[in-house]
Amino acid sequence: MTLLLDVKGVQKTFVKGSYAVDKVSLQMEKGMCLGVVGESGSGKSTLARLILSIESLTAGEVYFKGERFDTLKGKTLRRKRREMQMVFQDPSASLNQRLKILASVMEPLDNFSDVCPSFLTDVRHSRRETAAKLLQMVGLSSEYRDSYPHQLSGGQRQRVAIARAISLGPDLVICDEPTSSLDVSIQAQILNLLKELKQTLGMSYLFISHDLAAVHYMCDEIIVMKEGKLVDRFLTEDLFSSERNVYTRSLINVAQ
Ligand SMILES: Nc1ncnc2c1ncn2[C@@H]1O[C@H](COP(=O)(O)OP(=O)(O)OP(=O)(O)O)[C@@H](O)[C@H]1O
Repeated sequence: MTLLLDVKGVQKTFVKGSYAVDKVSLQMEKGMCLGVVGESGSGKSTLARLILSIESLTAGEVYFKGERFDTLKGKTLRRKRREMQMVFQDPSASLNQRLKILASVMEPLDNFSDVCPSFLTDVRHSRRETAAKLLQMVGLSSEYRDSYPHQLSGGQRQRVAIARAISLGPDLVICDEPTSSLDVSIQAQILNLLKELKQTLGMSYLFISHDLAAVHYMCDEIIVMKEGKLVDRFLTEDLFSSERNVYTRSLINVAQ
C-alpha cells in the first residue's frame, strides 16, 4: 500500500489558548476514502484547510506523496496543490458567477496548460474539448455549456464544481460536506457520481460530512473529531460495533 497523506500532530489556534485543531495525526493510503465526522465546530473544515495549506499550521507537519507539503510556498505550492483538490458544500460560492460553465471548467486547464490528466490523453490538444469531456464525465448535458451558474440547479452546479476539481487529475480530493446544500433527492446522485469517479480515476477522498449515512456509504474508514481532537478511527464496517467510544455512539444516536 502506498501512503498518500501523512498528517503529523497538526495544530491550529485562531484564538489564543484554544485549539480549532489539536495535535491531529492521520495517514491515508492511496485509493481510500477516509470519512471525517464530528459535530459542528469540531474542526473538520479547519483540518481540511490545514492539509491543503489554505490555512497555516500553528504546529505539526503535512506530507503528501512522501514529500513535505505544509512548508511549500508560492509557485511550488500552487503546482503541487493541483494534485490535491477540494469540493465545497456550496457550489454557488465556489464557481465564478460571471463565467459560463464550459469556461469555468476550462479555467484550471488554462492555468496549468502543460498538464493533461492521464484519463484525458485522447483530447490532449484542445482544452475546450477536454472541458467538454469533463462535463460529460460528471453527467452534465452539453446543452448547459453556455449557461451561467445561476441558470443551473444546485445539483448541476455541484457537478460543475466536481468537473473543475477533477480536471487536473488530482490524487486526493477533499470533499467538505459536498451534498449538505442539496435537495435530499439529489444528494444520492452526487454521492454516486463521486463514488463512480473515484473508481474510474483512481482518486482518494477525504470525505467530511455530518451525514453518517453518506459517510457509511462512501468511506472505507472513518475518523471522529471532537473539540479539535481526533478521538476515534475505525473501519466503516465497525461503525455500529459496541467497541465504539461513548462520543462516537452519541453521534450515531443523534443520526438515527
Ligand atoms: N478563520 C477563523 N477564525 C477564527 N476561528 C475560526 C476560523 N475558522 C474556524 N474557526 C473556529 O475553529 C473551530 C472549528 O471550526 P471548523 O469550521 O473547522 O469546524 P467544523 O467541524 O468544520 O464545523 P462545521 O461542521 O459547522 O463546518 C470553531 O470553533 C470555529 O469557530
